[in-house]
Amino acid sequence: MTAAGALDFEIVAEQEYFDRAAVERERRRGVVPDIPGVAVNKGAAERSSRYSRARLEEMAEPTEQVAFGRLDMDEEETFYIGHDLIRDTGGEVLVVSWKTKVAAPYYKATTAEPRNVRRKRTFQCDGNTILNFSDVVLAAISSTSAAVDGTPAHPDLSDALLAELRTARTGELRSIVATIQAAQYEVIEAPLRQLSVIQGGPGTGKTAVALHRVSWLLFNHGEELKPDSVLVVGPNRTFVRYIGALLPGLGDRVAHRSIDELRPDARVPLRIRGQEAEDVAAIKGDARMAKLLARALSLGSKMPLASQPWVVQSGKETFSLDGAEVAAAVRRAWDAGGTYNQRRMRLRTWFQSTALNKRAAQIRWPKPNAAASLTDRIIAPASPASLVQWVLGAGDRIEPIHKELFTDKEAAALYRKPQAADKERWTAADIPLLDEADAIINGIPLRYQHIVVDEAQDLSPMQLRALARRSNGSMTVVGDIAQSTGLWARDDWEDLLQHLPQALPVARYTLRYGYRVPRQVHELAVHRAPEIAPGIELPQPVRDGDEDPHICLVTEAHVTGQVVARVRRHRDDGLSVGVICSGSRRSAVEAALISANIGWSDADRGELGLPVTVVSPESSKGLEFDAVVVLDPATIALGSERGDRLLYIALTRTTQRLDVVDIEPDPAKSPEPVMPAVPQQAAPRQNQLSLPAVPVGGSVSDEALDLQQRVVALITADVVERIKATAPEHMWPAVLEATAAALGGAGVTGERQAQGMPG
Ligand SMILES: Nc1ncnc2c1ncn2[C@@H]1O[C@H](COP(=O)(O)OP(=O)(O)OP(=O)(O)O)[C@@H](O)[C@H]1O
Repeated sequence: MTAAGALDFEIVAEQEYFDRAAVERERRRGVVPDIPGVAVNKGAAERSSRYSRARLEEMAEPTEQVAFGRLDMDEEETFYIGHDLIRDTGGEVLVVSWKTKVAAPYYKATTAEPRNVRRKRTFQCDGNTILNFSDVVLAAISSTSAAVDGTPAHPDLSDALLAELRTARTGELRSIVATIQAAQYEVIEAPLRQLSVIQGGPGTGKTAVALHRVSWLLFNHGEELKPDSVLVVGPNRTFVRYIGALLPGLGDRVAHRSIDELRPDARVPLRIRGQEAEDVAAIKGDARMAKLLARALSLGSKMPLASQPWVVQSGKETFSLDGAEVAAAVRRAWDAGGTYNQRRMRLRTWFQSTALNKRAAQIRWPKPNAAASLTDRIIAPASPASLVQWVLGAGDRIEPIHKELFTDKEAAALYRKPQAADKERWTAADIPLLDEADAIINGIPLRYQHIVVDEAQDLSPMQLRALARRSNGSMTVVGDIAQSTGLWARDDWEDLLQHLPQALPVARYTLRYGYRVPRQVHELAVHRAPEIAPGIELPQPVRDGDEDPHICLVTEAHVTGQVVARVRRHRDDGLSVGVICSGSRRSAVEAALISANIGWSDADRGELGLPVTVVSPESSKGLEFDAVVVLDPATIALGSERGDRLLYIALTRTTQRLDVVDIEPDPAKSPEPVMPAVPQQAAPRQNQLSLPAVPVGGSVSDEALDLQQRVVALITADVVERIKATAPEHMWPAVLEATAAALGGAGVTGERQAQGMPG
């Protein structure tokens, strides 16, 4: 038999096995119980059908491949590795789950350390149809391989991995179970009871690894870890959306939150309305704010004096109570510790029982039902919102605390006049303060047995405290110091770890290989590495790209035309495209895309999913696209203190193609170039893509009319989509009306066109 014939023969044999496993998997679907009819009561029936539904949802689709790998061990044992366990009717295991210990050698075995694996086979499938497979014969290689040198296993650049890395991105992070690398698996299976810190450059798989770790931990520590005791936290809604489908896809439903969602439940919903100046946001994020809030709730001036009677009015009567007795009771209630409300309850209980005792002994004392109001006079009721409002607006009244914690300038900057509860202009920087206040007043129950926090490098001390108080110390903290930007940009992990729980040991891991970014793009992105993060190890790209990055130097007049041209090329090739630009360029880019009839998702508003996404460098963190167009790198790099890092982030969002649209420097200013001198392709001077001029008045050409109609159609579709996405259906007509009025008020008038909207 020829080699090709032998291969075909083997594929046929493997396919038979896959088909058999698929049949057995489907048979299980049939036996997932649907018991409502036999349940003892309605509650039990609902619970059991919820359970059955969840089980069915977790099961792979009938067409999904049953296994992605196979291990042939030295002892002649063979294991097929897939997402889930599959048994036949006799109980024989046909496929083991990737999360089991049996599957571990599939990831951990390397040529240097084969772990009894003779051969590792990786299948390439279309659904459950095997197209091909590739084998690594580990034992044979290891006998001739070099000694272990202590460096992490180099990625196994199998066809399956390379194919996976080339797959088009869809706006959702994908499962990597079939191609997890040895160094990544080490992090995935790290002990539960520790604080794991995962450092790694862009695209090293930190996020993917952290999420697969959740799935692995739930499977292997099921006794102590339930899905609702695990929390995954990301920096913003867009990121949470980006990673949101991966865990359910792996079969685990755990809570995902953006860091801003760690906040108290409030009677009056907390609406973020205000923008915070940077200097104020920096103070509000500082750990000193925790002290300020706690001290502001100290006993204060309402403590009765021990040296004189405490005279109180209760009902129509006046009572003169023993000041020393009351003061001692207050002190006892307070010093016993706990939350602010627990201390209040202790005092209230004392007033109640004292009233009963005193009145039984014929001593004049307010009735037991006055206990609540007597307590309130000494330890006033407080809510998180009222405490934060008070602290920000108290001014001179808390001067001694301010003096101890802040400079005069800082104390003055913090001041904000309190508003009615529903009018308060809360800012994002207030959220951790409200959460801290909630913890002080009500206490926050320890909810989570494990917390994963991604892009942790940027969190403020107050945000880290919000995580810490929800954690028992078991955490996976993920980030990259070289991508640390914003008000809390850091140069090492210590600065961050000091705000996290110290209950468990800290274990550090570094992921060294870059899977996302092709080598040529990586080389461009790291050209200012020493300034970006001295001392931080940069990732090593595992593969070459098909094309070099394209740096295009244009004059100001041709910027948007060039962006549109690049976007159109990638989009027309079926790629997802990210356009990354700073705020000052944003409206021009959006106008140009409208003119070119190109719709886009606005990732800064939590949108993802359309082929084209426009995003600021800050919000692009963690995201990836098949092709990226970075506009005006100088403005990104020079626009803020850590601009170099922002540019590094922007340049490393691509899996395939990168275009940098750079602007010819104004000779009068001649700033230092931020891009290296790599071959540049100048844009044509004659910009064929320049937009047709929009007529200001007079006759309207056919071309302009066409443009006008396209712009109207695009804006209308966008408005309709946004209204549908944000308002409940019964409000659509009213919102549409108000939007039209607002457009009129903004000097834009025109006829209303509603696509699929009522009214
Ligand atoms: N072992 C692997 N097999 C297949 N794909 C992988 C593997 N590891 C990482 N990837 C892919 O590489 C890309 C980058 O992964 P991920 O987003 O987790 O990196 P990251 O380190 O979090 O990057 P960033 O710092 O930019 O947020 C993703 O598309 C991911 O699916």
